[in-house]
Amino acid sequence: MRTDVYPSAGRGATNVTELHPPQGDAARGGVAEVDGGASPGVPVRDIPQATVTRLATYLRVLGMLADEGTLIVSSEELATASGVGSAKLRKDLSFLGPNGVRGVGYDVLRLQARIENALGLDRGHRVVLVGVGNLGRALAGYSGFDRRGFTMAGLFDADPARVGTRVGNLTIRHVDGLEAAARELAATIGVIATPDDAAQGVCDRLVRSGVRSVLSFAATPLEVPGHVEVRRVDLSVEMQVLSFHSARNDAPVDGSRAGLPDICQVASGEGRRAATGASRLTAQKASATGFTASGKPSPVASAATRNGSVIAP
Ligand SMILES: NC(=O)c1ccc[n+]([C@@H]2O[C@H](COP(=O)([O-])OP(=O)(O)OC[C@H]3O[C@@H](n4cnc5c(N)ncnc54)[C@H](O)[C@@H]3O)[C@@H](O)[C@H]2O)c1
Repeated sequence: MRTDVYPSAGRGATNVTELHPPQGDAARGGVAEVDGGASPGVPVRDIPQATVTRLATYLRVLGMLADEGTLIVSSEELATASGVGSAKLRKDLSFLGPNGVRGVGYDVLRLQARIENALGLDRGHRVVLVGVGNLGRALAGYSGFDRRGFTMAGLFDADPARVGTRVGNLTIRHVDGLEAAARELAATIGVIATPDDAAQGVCDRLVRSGVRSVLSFAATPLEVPGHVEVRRVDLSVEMQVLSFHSARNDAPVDGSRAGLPDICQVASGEGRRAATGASRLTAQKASATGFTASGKPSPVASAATRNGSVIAP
């Protein structure tokens, strides 16, 4: 842990956000004000981080429903498709102020707008990406970010052979110009896709440029000052989680599920399989118990699919 760079930050070296509680503003929810949609003037409320994560999941499901042309969704349907219980969903959505109509459901587009507003997505984000190798190139070329309000604004690399080449409509710039360029591009998010040993240096540059949100794919923990949020994506950890759940699902079910740690907690649901039609209903039934008729953990209700993350034991 480096104590020299950000001595007043008062935070540890680890920012593995999928596994550990995040620090800084995001730890308190990071959503300052909710006033969009149907209920202007909803008082400022702190939203717990776990709720923020689930709001992102609801948003994703709502996007799918909107694409299908669904206008109204019940809390049960939305909860099931998101892989959470409907009571939790209602509690989460209550942070946004009054929502939905009892016995009718939620207006899909309106709820989408409310969540986007709460997550600050309606303002849009400009992203700079550093390290345009295998992963960085794939990220830079992904069109899905744009649809969700994230504009890839600048690409940076240290390799002279890459600098000056194009990915999509962006030309890769040298990382030495990152501070000035990120400021000029009004970047709000920095993505690090460099090798581990370069990640902290790149992160420092991003911080100096005024970027307050960093997403890192490098495995190393990053030191940042208190006003900067870091989320680290570690795909091998996600695979370890899958491995855990695969072992869990393979284990004999004897009622007590002896020998299996009962440590799973919901952090961010996926549950996409349940988003439409009959599978939604099947999933809904399964989610009531957490187990399917055959006694296996429900693919929707099990923590494995509700999660996307496990809070470590
Ligand atoms: N490729 C994957 O599937 C994958 C999966 C998970 C995590 N990761 C992680 O993502 C990171 C990138 O992986 P990769 O496979 O794309 O590596 P890569 O070697 O293909 O690309 C890394 C890029 O970073 C650039 N770079 C190195 N030092 C730099 C610096 N100081 N400033 C700016 N750019 C710099 C390199 O020139 C290169 O273009 C690694 O930390 C890796 O562990 C990769």
